[in-house]
Amino acid sequence: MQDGFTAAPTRLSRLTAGSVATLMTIAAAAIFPYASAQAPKVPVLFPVFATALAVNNSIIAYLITLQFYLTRRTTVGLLGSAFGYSALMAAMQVATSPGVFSEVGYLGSRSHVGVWMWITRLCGFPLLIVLAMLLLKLSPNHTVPKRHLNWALGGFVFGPAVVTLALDRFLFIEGTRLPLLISPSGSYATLAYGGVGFMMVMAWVAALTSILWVTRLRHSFYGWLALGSYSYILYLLVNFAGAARFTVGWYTSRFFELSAAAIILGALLYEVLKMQQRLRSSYLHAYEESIRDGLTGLFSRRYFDTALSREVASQRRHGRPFSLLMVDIDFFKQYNDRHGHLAGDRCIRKIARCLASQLREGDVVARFGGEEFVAILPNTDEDTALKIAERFRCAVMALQLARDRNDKGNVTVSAGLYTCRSEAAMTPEQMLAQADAALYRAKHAGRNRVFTSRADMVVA
Ligand SMILES: Nc1nc2c(ncn2[C@@H]2O[C@H](COP(=O)(O)OP(=O)(O)OP(=O)(O)O)[C@@H](O)[C@H]2O)c(=O)[nH]1
Repeated sequence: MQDGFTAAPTRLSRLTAGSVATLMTIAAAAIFPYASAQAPKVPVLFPVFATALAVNNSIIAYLITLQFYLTRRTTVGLLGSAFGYSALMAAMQVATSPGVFSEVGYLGSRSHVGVWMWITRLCGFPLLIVLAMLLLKLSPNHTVPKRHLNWALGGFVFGPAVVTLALDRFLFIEGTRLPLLISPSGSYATLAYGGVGFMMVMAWVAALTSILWVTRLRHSFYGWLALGSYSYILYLLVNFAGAARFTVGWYTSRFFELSAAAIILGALLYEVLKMQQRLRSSYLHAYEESIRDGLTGLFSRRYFDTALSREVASQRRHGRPFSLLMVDIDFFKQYNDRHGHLAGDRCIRKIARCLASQLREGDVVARFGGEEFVAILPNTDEDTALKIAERFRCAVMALQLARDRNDKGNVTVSAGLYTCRSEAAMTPEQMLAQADAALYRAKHAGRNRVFTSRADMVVA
């Protein structure tokens, strides 16, 4: 079965992704001339954006890691790590944002430590995607062996946590010695034109290129991942065009980053929904197959056994009678010998259809095996069951299925009936044996007749 990462994109998803990419490009181009215009200063948006991103990316990481657990595909595990890393770094950014835990940031770090965390997040994230794509290119079907699954899962979940902690620890200790990339006034000039900004954009260009090159967008999830990477590029460009914090560019760029995360999360949730639908329909298909007889489409013997036990239990509770009808085609061996096995199959199908058509909707009609059928007639006393069985016997004769090539006699059926009344204390097997014994007597009495389990009642 296809998982969310191997399903081909639909026309609708291609169209949607194309339209979103076009709209985002138009929006970014429209904002560019006004990007550096100053907007009202709302510092609280720092931690708000970072929190939204951390939550969103955590959910994405969780969903992708679940996929890894199901498929054991290493690329998927690595992608889960990429999103996990981004989520954790964003969470650390929230913690270090001035005004959240302390005036100057978490553990007394300066605000430019937060900037370096932002940079390491935005460079590490796409590089992990590139790594996943390279792995996909080199070994498309690489999976983790089952016995190592838990270890690999631990690695993909805790690996990003260890890297994040190590990086943050390094930044807290050494961060103040790193160059100041955003000036205390909030200007992005050093960052945008000093090479680091270019490197950040290039990291996302590399991620986007690797996705396009390796997957050629043949799988729907990778299409959305490519779109997400594209919005990261727009995010950085609009951000740098803003030239400083709290400009129009700065604010709108945040929405591009959140859009990237929302697009990927939306795509994943959609894939989960599609997978659920596929699972449901294959479950229903498998269930139908398991309860139906392949040749006739009637219920299978196994389903019949369960239905009979249920009917017996219901009869004991409510005291309403039900009848069991057992049917066998007469001289079917002759029919097979004269017409061939395939014609025999067709004959079995016709009689099965005839039997089903003579019964009511709530009746359970099953193929008992070979040329034998069985039916449960709920809420049916012996007289009614006899009438139904007789009607069916006549209907089979009316089909006029010639038993041999010389037209000497038509196919007929014999039937045995057992009616379970309130005083009966038999097991389902004993009830079946009663119906079978009645059928046996019908055969012995010359066939083409209906016998009940009470020897005195015969219809022919
Ligand atoms: N074509 C076809 N034949 C089947 C199928 N299942 C069982 N049979 C045949 O049904 C025939 C049953 O033969 P018997 O058990 O001797 O019974 P009969 O010839 O119907 O004779 P009576 O039941 O005594 O009237 C055998 O030849 C089986 O091979 C099936 O699925 N398709």
